[in-house]
Amino acid sequence: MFLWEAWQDLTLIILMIAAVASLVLGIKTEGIKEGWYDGASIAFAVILVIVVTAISDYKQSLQFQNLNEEKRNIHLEVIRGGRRIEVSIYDIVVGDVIPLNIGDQVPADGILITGHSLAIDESSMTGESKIVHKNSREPFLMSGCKVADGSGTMLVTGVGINTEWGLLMASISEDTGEETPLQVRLNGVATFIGIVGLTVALLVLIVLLVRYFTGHTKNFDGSPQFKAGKTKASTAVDGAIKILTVAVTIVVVAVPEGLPLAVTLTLAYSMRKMMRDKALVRRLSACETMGSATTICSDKTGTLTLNQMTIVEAYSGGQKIDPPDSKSQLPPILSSLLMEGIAQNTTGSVFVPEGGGDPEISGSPTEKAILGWAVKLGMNFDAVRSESSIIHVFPFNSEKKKGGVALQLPDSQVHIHWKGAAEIVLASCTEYINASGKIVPLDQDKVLFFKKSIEDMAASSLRCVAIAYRTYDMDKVPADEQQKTQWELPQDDLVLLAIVGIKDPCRPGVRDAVQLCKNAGVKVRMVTGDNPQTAKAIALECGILSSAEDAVEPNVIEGRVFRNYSDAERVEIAEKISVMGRSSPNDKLLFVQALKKRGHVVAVTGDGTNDAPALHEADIGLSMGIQGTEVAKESSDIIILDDNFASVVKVVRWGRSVYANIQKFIQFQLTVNVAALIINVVAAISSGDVPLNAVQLLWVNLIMDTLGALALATEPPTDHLMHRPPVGRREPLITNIMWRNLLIQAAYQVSVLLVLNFRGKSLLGLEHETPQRANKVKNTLIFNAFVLCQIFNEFNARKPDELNIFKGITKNHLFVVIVGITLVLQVIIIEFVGKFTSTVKLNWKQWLISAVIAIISWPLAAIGKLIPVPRTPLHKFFTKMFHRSGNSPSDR
Ligand SMILES: Nc1ncnc2c1ncn2[C@@H]1O[C@H](COP(=O)(O)OP(=O)(O)OP(=O)(O)O)[C@@H](O)[C@H]1O
Ligand SMILES: [Ca+2]
Repeated sequence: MFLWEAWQDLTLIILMIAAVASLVLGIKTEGIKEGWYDGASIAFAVILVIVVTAISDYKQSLQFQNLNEEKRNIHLEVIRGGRRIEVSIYDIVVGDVIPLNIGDQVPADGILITGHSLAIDESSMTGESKIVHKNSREPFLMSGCKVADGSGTMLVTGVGINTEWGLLMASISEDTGEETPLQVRLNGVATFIGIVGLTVALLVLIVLLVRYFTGHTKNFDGSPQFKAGKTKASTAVDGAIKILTVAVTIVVVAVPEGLPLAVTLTLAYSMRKMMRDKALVRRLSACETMGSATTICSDKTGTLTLNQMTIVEAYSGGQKIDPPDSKSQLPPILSSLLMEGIAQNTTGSVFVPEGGGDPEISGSPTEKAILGWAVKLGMNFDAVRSESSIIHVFPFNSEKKKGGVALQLPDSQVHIHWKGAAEIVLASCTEYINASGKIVPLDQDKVLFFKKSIEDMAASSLRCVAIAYRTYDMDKVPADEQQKTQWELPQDDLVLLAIVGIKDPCRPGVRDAVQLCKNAGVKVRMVTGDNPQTAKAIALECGILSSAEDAVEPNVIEGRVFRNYSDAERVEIAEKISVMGRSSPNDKLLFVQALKKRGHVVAVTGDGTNDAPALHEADIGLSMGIQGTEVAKESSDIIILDDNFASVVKVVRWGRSVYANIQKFIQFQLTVNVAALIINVVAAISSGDVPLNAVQLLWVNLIMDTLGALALATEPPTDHLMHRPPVGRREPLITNIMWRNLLIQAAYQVSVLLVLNFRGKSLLGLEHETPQRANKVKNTLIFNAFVLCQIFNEFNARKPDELNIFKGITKNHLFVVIVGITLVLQVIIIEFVGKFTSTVKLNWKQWLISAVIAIISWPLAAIGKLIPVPRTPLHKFFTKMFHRSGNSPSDR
């Protein structure tokens, strides 16, 4: 890599030396007034190339810096004046109280105020992956560490540079110089082109030198330019330098320095635009990988649904409560136990503003729904919470799908409350409280009744949560702090208090997004922690399952069933699975692995802390900006800021556009490369002179490299991109379609220009001019036609496989501006500053000829697109042919 960069500089350095030499010699032979043009124009062109490249590099790095800052700007909840508000991590001040939950990042230095089984992963600070338990004896929290388990609140004592983390961050700077797979592949292409260019340049150099020194290079009067012994040494050196300059210029043309630029440009451009589409790119390469994704495994809650939950059905006291918030249907004892469970067994909170007003409920959407329901039933959050004290907490996690709390009541009674996935909690219940407030055994009929209610609610896409409790002996509660942290809350013989159905409507627009994926050949799968029935109902609603007939095993599968298959069986059925319900985060990981083994490029969305392994394993991990924990975000490649599935699909679109833009640029650049090289080589070998001189080639180089990258790299994505199958893992960068377009254009340009080169004088009616002028006019015309060809071909490059090359052109302002500028500069070069480029003014007829030559490339490209090409990549054909001929002896 370094060599490559150095080498690029080397060519420019040689050119600079050539410029100086040519300046000195020019002034010496032709006098100060006339002789400086050649050298000065080369020098100017080189400087222009360097400056333009440097400016665009600089601008790109600035943009990445902005995005990096955005990446660190975390939003979180703080408690100020008893009320929870959301602030940016930069706005935390000393004295703030911050709630900590599993998966959070400790945002500042501070001390623990309250906490339950709070465990902190301090590996980011200390380097060792050790989980440290925090309690009143060890209350110090360092910013930058992750909450591995439990929950609590902390008081901020230090922020920013005054924290341990801030000190650490100040001493190391982040490394952003990572290369994406596309860039690696491009480097391969670039090196190849460079080597070809170098060979060609060497060839031209040798041929021209030999011809020159053997006296085969003629002046216009027919006398040889070099006669051994007669020509002055300085003239000879001058001639040799001119030849060397041409050779070096060919190398400059061949070196595709625009390629890396094009990549950074498209990536930076896409990243910026993706921000607007609510996707924050954490790892650059994810952009392009997303374009080749063949399947997306999406969460349900919050991604496909709105995450605005309300309780719409409730069963309690052995019957349905209708409407769900009618207080009068609950016996008082049941009601108070329910309130106790809801208020204490939660990570959310209710804030009642002083002087009235609606209570503000915060917490996760599920918690909010349940707390909201209890408030409607008449719960006074603060009062209930002060009635009992918490002994121990088992926080909710997606593995167990339930959470519990042990409470000590004033009369030394112990209550253990559980809340979690309905059928799981119901399975641990042996009793329930009936309509008259009595605890009665849960008989067969009642179990069936509750199971049936859960199924009914799930079938109408409700999320079911059950709430249960039991009493416990104070004596059996571990007394010692240390033992208490290890205490497993008893979770059997529960008394069922209530089962609620929570409605979480489908996001509007998700159906369309899923359809879009289907058209684009990307299969959408749902992996959810929710009940399979609920999952199925939502999947049908948003089009992941197309009909009820589809909704059978193994299309819809339970996580437990999938988990119990063998590795091979899992790979076998993974393809068919559209919906996985009641899955644990580990099932998600197994699913991703199975899909990857099947050759899929897998995108996975996740929000929870234990989604991290799956996010990591996936080709592209997408985390959720709102619901996602810090840990999930850190394991992801892209953060979906609005948690919306539709935004995930937009990322696919952008990814494809990155890939397509690079391909467009490569096609454009290779055409110029191939044409320029062939023209110069053929001309050099046959006549000893090149029609395109150094300064002209440098201008062509600028058009095709820097300007070309600018014009083509920022094409916005089109719907066309979403109507073809994904490229997957192994499609070559230069497809057969590109080869076809490229070869047609290059062949056309080469043949027309070579005809002009050899027959131009008679074709253009220049016989009566002096040979010197005739030659200059001819070469100017070739140069002009060549440049115009590139400008027109730039339009062709926009649409490699569509007939209408102008579609959406008005949306790409940069393209129009760049093409416009190129055209104006070309006119200026030909008409006004010909001295520098060794060109002459052209009359309108000659302009017309150039324009006609160039414009023919449009119909030509259109005709070319009608030629069908095989889908098998070209190089595979060759390897196959080679294989066949290589194998034939043994075949016989
Ligand atoms: N805070 C909570 N307290 C008690 N039970 C909960 C809570 N949150 C969710 N549940 C129950 O646990 C089940 C599974 O939750 P889990 O977190 O595994 O999935 P999810 O993240 O909600 O869904 P998805 O994976 O689609 O995002 C839910 O269906 C619900 O019944
Ligand atoms: Ca989840």
